[in-house]
Amino acid sequence: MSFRLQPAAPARPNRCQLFGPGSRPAIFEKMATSAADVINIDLEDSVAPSDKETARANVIKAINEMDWGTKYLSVRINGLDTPWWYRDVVDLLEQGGERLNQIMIPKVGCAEDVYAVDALVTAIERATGRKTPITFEVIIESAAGIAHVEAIAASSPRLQAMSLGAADFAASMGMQTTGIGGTQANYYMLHEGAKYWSDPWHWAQTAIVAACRTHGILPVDGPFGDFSDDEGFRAQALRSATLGMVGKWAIHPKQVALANEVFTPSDEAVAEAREILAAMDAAKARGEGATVYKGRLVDIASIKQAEVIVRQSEMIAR
Ligand SMILES: CC(=O)SCCNC(=O)CCNC(=O)[C@H](O)C(C)(C)COP(=O)(O)OP(=O)(O)OC[C@H]1O[C@@H](n2cnc3c(N)ncnc32)[C@H](O)[C@@H]1OP(=O)(O)O
Ligand SMILES: O=CC(=O)O
Ligand SMILES: [Mg+2]
Repeated sequence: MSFRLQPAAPARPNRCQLFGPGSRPAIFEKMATSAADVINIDLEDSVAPSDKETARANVIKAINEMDWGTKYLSVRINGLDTPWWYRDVVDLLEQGGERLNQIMIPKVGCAEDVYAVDALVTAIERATGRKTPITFEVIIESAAGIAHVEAIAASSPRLQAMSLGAADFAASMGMQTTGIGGTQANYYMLHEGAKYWSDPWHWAQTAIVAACRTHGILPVDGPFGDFSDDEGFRAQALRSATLGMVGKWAIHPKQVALANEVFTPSDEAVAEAREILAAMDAAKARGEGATVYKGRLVDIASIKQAEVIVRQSEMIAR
């Protein structure tokens, strides 16, 4: 470990972030009673320009009047290149009250984007006497965003989560696809006549995970557009979980259970992690730093690996 210790990410479950357009208040109740850990009501790309003001008013009313239970409640504001974002922030902070936990900032391209929103939010919080600081999540979904990902991760103490937005990311990178996440048919290696598919999101995901883990932020996988393809969603989510991401968006309610399933460590995985910890306790008592568990090496690094799984499961059970 470096002399500078790796900070822990916020200890709250973030297995599934359920999205819904702010212009569709009829689904808010269904979002609130879903099994998602985080609710993202959207003012950005799922809301038509002509509906922006109405959607903002719907969302503020719903924050104040609906029972959101224990959900971590987040609203995605419009991008900093639009005329809507400042009014989103001002109205949400002045009229949304303490129940709103988080603002999601889309299309962040540099640390200064976060700084700008932070400055505005801070002024409003001081003026209104808000008790609990609003937190931020950002979406990395552009070439600039991924190029500056580490500086963005370090940009504000309000920052708690960072997602990969596969749709805008693909567009910004000039990728030849209209699919939102998942396997891309043309991204394969050819060996002796057989095709081996590779993962075009892998690099961006690992860059996000590394930046997030360096700065104590939750790394999250974004949308999977084909909500008819459960197995495709599961495969994408399993890859993300294996890389260190803590959760995934649901853009349809049927994806919530899939995300929760993948990002909740299984009973078998938790039992094995606990057995590894016990094996290492026994090894330590014998004065050994390494031992054998089920025919394979486990050592002091294995304790940290096992603790990741045990900590996740304990946090979710809380
Ligand atoms: C690239 C990005 O930026 S992704 C993030 C932004 N995008 C979004 O927020 C889109 C979120 N999703 C949606 O708007 C919708 O799910 C759509 C448009 C994809 C599909 O909507 P529908 O055609 O109504 O879907 P469908 O008919 O399958 O809905 C089934 C049920 O789930 C409800 N439902 C649909 N979407 C949602 C949702 N996001 N949250 C909660 N409930 C929902 C419907 O009201 C319906 O309820 P009912 O059975 O009681 O009538
Ligand atoms: O906002 C999300 C995306 O995929 O774009
Ligand atoms: Mg986007």
